[in-house]
Amino acid sequence: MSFDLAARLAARRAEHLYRQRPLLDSPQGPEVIVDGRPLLAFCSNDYLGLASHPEVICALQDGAARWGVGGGASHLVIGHSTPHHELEEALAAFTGRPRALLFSTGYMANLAAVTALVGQGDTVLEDRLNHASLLDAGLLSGARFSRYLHNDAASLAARQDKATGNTLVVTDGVFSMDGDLAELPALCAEAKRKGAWLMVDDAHGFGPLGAHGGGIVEHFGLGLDDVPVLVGTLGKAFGTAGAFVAGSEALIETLIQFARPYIYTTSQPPAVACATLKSLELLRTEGWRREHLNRLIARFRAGAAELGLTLMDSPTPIQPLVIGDSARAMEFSRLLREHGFLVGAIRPPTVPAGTARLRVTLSAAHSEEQVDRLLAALGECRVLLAPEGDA
Ligand SMILES: Cc1ncc(COP(=O)(O)O)c(C=O)c1O
Repeated sequence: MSFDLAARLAARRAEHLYRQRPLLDSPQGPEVIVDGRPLLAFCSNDYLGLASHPEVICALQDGAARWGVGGGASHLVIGHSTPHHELEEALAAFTGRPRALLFSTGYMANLAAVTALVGQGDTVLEDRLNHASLLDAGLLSGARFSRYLHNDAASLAARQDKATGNTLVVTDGVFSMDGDLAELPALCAEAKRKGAWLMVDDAHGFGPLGAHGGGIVEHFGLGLDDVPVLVGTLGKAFGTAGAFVAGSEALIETLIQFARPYIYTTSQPPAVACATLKSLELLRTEGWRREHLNRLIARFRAGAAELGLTLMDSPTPIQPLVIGDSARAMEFSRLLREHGFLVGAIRPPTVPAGTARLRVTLSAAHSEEQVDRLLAALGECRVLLAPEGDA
């Protein structure tokens, strides 16, 4: 037996599923240099335009000068420093929860929360379209793992009726590849019917959603009792890196005691926490970013509908255009690039088979004129695209 990696890679290429990494040679922002070419990007998750904000950069530089570059050790040894502590307190206040706990990535926060809360004999129920890190966490936990139909409280109910032990119901807040919102009030009521806990990963909701950027729980006016486990990531609208879990005192202490992805890893650099403190301040105080973003979303949706493009039911900066076939999605993305626009083609297994799409994302850093240029390019490229079936 040997590992036939070449055959595996060739098969991926033949299925039009081979992935490549565009090389960014400029700061994040609408105008980027990628693979040596200037392009207008509509694919980053920097929804509020904070990733290259001068004040956030300054906070990072000052933080590094004061606290050094590395975290140095795990949080439980000597890697937990004052900026981490201050950021946790600020995130707890921002989410209106007793405590928050900082992680180096959202992937790790999700692994940590699920595996610390459920294990053998318990049940974890997840939306079919949840992010990979949540699905991986469910499998890793050793609990009975089942996926309910997307956003379907009745499908969740059928699974809850067969659940054993403690049950954790897990959902994305904003679905990362579709941009739609979890039906939290219905999911929450269904979870409560059986005494289950609801965990929401609001990686894409914090910042754009809610009157103050407090994400989907603020949008629906839900509290700690409705969503006991709330996850946010910091690499998207916050523009920096890392993630947090917010909840009760007991939840956070449980994670500190039992969550292996928290315990056995080096803390994030404290300077990054300094930068996030600044971006949190901007997110809270500069409401115009959210308002401008919402205007761009409405403008894009109206323009795309006029072009006859198939839009998903998304009120968020994630505005996917479903193409279906992977090869056609790739070709559309390539044509757009020739016209000077970077929009990622998302293919299976990231999305279900037959639903390859262009994942357009909007940011408060975009101007209306840039959105209009994208719409014009989408119209032109669609005409150039081979008719369905010929690709
Ligand atoms: C819904 C969701 N959760 C978690 C993550 C992982 O977060 P991070 O990039 O910080 O690991 C992502 C994307 O990266 C995501 O889209």
